[in-house]
Amino acid sequence: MAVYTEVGDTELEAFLAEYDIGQADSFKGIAEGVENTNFLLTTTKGQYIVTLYEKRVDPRDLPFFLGLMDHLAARGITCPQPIHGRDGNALRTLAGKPAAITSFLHGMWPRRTTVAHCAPVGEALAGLHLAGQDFPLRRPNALSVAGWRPLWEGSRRHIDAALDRELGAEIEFFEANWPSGLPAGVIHADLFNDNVFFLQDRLSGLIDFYFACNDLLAYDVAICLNAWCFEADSSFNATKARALLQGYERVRRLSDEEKQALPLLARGSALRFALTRLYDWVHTPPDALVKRKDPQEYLARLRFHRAVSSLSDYGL
Ligand SMILES: Nc1ncnc2c1ncn2[C@@H]1O[C@H](COP(=O)(O)OP(=O)(O)OP(=O)(O)O)[C@@H](O)[C@H]1O
Ligand SMILES: N[C@@H](CCO)C(=O)O
Repeated sequence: MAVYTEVGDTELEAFLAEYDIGQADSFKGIAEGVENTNFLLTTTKGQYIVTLYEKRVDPRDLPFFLGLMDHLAARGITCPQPIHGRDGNALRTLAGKPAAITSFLHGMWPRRTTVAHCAPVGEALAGLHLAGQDFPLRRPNALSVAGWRPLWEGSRRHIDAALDRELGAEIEFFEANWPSGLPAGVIHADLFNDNVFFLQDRLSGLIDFYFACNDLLAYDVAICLNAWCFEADSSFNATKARALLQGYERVRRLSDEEKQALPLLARGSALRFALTRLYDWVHTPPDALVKRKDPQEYLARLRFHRAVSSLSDYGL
């Protein structure tokens, strides 16, 4: 359940008066998602998503996120397109929160991921990387290596000694060994199954650009390997990985250096999601409205990647 902020009729009316999108027919809170408050708005002209940015989003980053969606949509990527008001602005305030309206995308995110999803996801990711190349704004990745130690420090007193040692050693390793010199650009950084819509078998859109940033392109591929290519029992599915990488390479070739770096990047990405999940787990009361995500899933992925030494260990 993620409607953190209620919107009154009068304030909604005043907000919509800034746009040329017709009169509201209905305005319904969307239960899914944990970061922001989303509403489905139906007007006399169509359907839209109204997002109120909650405390985890830094308002200073919003021009980057909204500008990026504008940029990608203009280059043919099916992503939410910010709706600009009569004054040209896409960002304004609603119920005291920064807020924007974006276009509505049709489709459903796959609850169970299969091999058939993986090639389209790889293609879409590579398409996004190419389309982002001339995006002029920059946003460093706040959740890259330098962001990991503070998450660990903030969780340490809640975890057992063995896990504490393991995480500390991983962070130390990555602080000394993070690759440099690989191709970089705009990455989505959170392209999990709940952020990719499909209509039947066809990928119909990408959402949730609120972790997007500038970082290594292959790191985004590694994030997808983790998010799409493991089974519920934490086993790695090389067929899914092959499909995802082949899909990606149909649109953008990975260099040999990028391929060689994938196991390390996948291990780093697993650590990133293990740490954010762990931090949220220990800082969110069990009875909170939002469902906490299990850090163990990502610790298992981390251990898998730590044990492989080359791409061939993935069966690739
Ligand atoms: N442009 C869109 N078109 C259609 N549905 C959307 C759109 N944007 C968001 N949604 C709906 O709202 C839900 C939550 O969106 P989103 O994942 O962006 O929220 P969030 O709070 O930022 O979540 P997360 O926890 O994944 O970071 C989605 O699962 C989808 O159902
Ligand atoms: N995709 C992240 C949540 C942030 O959107 C996770 O599964 O941990």
